[in-house]
Amino acid sequence: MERLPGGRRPRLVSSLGLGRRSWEVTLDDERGRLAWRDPRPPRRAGENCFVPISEIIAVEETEFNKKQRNIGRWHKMAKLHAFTVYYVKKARNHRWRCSDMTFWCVDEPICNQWIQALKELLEMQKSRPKHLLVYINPYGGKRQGKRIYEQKVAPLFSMASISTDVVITEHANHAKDNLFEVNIYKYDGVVCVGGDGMFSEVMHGLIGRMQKDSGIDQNNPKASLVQCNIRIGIIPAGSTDCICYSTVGISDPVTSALHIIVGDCQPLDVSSVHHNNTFLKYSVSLLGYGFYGDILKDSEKKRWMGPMRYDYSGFKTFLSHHYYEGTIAYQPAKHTHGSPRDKESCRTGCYICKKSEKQLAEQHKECGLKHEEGEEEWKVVKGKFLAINAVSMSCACPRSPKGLSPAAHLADGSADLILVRKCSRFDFLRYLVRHTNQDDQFDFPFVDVYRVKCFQFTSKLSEDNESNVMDIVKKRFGQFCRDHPACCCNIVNSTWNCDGETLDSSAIEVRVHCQLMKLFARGIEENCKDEAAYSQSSVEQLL
Ligand SMILES: CCCCCCCCCCCCC/C=C/[C@@H](O)[C@H](CO)NC(=O)CCCCCCCCCCCCCCC
Ligand SMILES: Nc1ncnc2c1ncn2[C@@H]1O[C@H](COP(=O)(O)OP(=O)(O)OP(=O)(O)O)[C@@H](O)[C@H]1O
Ligand SMILES: [Ca+2]
Repeated sequence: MERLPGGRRPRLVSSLGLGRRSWEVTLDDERGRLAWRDPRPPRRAGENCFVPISEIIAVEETEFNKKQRNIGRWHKMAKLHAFTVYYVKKARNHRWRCSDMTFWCVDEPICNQWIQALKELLEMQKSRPKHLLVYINPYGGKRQGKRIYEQKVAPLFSMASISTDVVITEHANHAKDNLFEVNIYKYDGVVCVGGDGMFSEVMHGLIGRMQKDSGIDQNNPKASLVQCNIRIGIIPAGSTDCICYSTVGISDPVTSALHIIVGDCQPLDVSSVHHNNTFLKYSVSLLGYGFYGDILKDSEKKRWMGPMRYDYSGFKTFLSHHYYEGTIAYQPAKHTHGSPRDKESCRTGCYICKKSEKQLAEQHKECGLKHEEGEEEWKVVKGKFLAINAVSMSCACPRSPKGLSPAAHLADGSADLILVRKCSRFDFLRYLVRHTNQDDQFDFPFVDVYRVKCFQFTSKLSEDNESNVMDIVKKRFGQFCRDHPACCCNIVNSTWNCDGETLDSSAIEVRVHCQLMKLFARGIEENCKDEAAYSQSSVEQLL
């Protein structure tokens, strides 16, 4: 048997047919590859093709006639035995597809040996899920969730031998409540089919359940929350699908299903939101006051419009040009070296997120010794704001491919706090346009951005209400202004948009919990043609 570099022996080497030709096929389990090359000399660099074992979806014996390709005289000479390898094919823009190739040979035991060896290797991929709990929101986005799951996702899960328990939700909070009742520990993951709102439900159900089972009081804003190790998979079928887009690089159901099948794992920061020692919500994407809060509040009344409701309410909110007065106090995130003005973005294997992971592990080792949050300095900013956006991730989505904070990290234990001060409509439009292009959206005199680990917000109105007996008059005046869209008066409060849901309080206290949960994703991969991508595109050329 031929030796591989370093004197290692491959697990299997055979001469197998693929397409019309015979190839030297190697199963190299140490390097984790299924590779094949033309055995005829000279062997030029680049002739080797391979698929990483970690990206093989399934292997099955193939009835050769069914998958017959034009293989010339071979099939006339002997009965052929074949097996098909289904694998991830990486296409452009982070899109993944399921592709397949059928290897054949005349020797049945060799064919069986290959099938068995490949199946054994797949069985050894311990991070892959075997049993999943799936929640489908039939009314999210364009109401296609059920169809998307049945037609595009379920067949892939069954090919990968993943069993599922499927719940089609009947009302809002169905999935969340259900997660407090079922035996979640028998599943390797929970999948939500829907948008950011549906993801938020599942996340609240899982995190809430973990805290309940561990006796942690979610109402305590300083509590060290218990990490949730049951991964969540998102099959995008919503209106914004920001969490899916920001963690995978595309909002595409098949791509997400394949990330689930191969057992990817991406830790994610989660911000907890409290008001007066009462837990309100968790957030992983956008906590927005002012512009994004007002859009959400208006758009809720227009749900029947589907995803278009955001453009309608966005345009209306832009014209209303309301600003809000308030105070923000924050603690800078000193533990992380990144800055919101960095040119590099968080990508697969991000070293900044890895560093935070190490710090977190060390903190856990120190038996949860509370770090000196209370002693660190608070910075205070007062002013009139058109928008206050706190994002724990970039918030990239199809409408804004780089997101609201392109250099934000998925798992560094910090959020980017973006303060857009009162400015002219024209300047605000310039700022919004930069959400959609390559220009620096923080390069404006009226925009400030800070990387923070926690912050508090109080609106001027609630500050006044606490100390001023004239609040009734102000509320009336506020009503008056709300009724006149041309007026930019700041007497009324805005609403917080928390991952697409409104919060009841304007005064909030927010804390980022580093890597509190995990997704079936790997972050956005660098765009360069990596080895695997190269090998796969070569497969087609060589066959
Ligand atoms: C001139 C073009 C400007 C285009 C600006 C596009 C900005 C898009 C930014 C999207 C940021 C999404 C952040 C993610 C939030 C999610 O947790 C949440 C739940 O799904 N989604 C929303 O709140 C849904 C938020 C949806 C926001 C849509 C905003 C549309 C704004 C339109 C402004 C029009 C001005 C035109 C003036 C002539
Ligand atoms: N069967 C149901 N009937 C009504 N509402 C539901 C049902 N199932 C889930 N929901 C609620 O619908 C809300 C919105 O769903 P989802 O997030 O899937 O779509 P979306 O709002 O169109 O997309 P996005 O959140 O990406 O903007 C969720 O907050 C969820 O609580
Ligand atoms: Ca973060």
